[in-house]
Amino acid sequence: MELLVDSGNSRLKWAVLERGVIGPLRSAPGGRDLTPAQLDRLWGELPVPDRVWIANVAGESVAACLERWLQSRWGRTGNFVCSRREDCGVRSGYRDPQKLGVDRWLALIAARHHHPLPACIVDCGTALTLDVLDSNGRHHGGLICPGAALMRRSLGQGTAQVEAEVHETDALLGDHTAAAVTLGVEAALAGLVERSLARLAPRWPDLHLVLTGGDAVRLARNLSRPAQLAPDLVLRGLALVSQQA
Ligand SMILES: Nc1ncnc2c1ncn2[C@@H]1O[C@H](COP(=O)(O)OP(=O)(O)O)[C@@H](O)[C@H]1O
Ligand SMILES: CC(C)(COP(=O)(O)O)[C@@H](O)C(=O)NCCC(=O)O
Ligand SMILES: [K+]
Repeated sequence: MELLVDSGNSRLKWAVLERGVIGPLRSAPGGRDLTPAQLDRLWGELPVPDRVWIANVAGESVAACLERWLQSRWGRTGNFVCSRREDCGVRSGYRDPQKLGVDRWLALIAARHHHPLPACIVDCGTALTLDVLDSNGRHHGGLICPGAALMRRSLGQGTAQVEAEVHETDALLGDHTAAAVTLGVEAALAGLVERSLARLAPRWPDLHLVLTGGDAVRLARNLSRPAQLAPDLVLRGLALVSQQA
């Protein structure tokens, strides 16, 4: 059995990989506050995996926490995957391929194998990222902006009177602060995706839209075009990299 781990800036996601089959996606708060005690609670009951594959974008201290926990509890060394210039049929569009977030890189690899191309892959997590992968597996770069929770938090921090609470509503306009902020953030993210697709359309008229990340379902509801939801896209990319190793 192998353990696949997607360590994002807000949440830890994982799944078991057994004989090429990925188990259910699990997730828990984690991100940059991850502690060994938390890992004990989340993973303490798992059978010891043969190998652990990790996509970490949450920084060095989280990597060190994972490394120490895996070594002390399971006697395992984590395989921390890095973004590369070319792998599993995907070629990076970054001028410095190692600088592309490894979660984005693995999502591209998974899209190459599991989704129709060309594709526009949107990961709606702490940050929202949008990447384009053409029908030959060539990545053409992407966009990054704050995700929903981060936008709300930054409004809360940068103003005296705007709280960061979510208030979901079907209304066109908000009649109180929380609704106004929720609608504003949803409009910003949906608008970014729709404007990007409109600008990309002359070059790629038939881009398949693939959504992943904790806020993907909410984003899909706000878009005026169909999208495929792929909650475990990053873990699927990790599985492909592990199978090739
Ligand atoms: N059960 C949940 N608890 C908290 N946040 C959630 C949950 N489900 C979805 N979310 C949303 O998902 C976002 C995190 O998405 P995720 O893709 O896990 O981010 P990251 O990979 O950056 O850690 C949160 O900011 C929140 O808005
Ligand atoms: C853009 C990201 C912060 C997204 O991380 P997430 O929201 O999934 O936690 C991450 O992919 C990252 O740190 N990337 C490095 C910079 C880049 O991709 O250009
Ligand atoms: K992510």
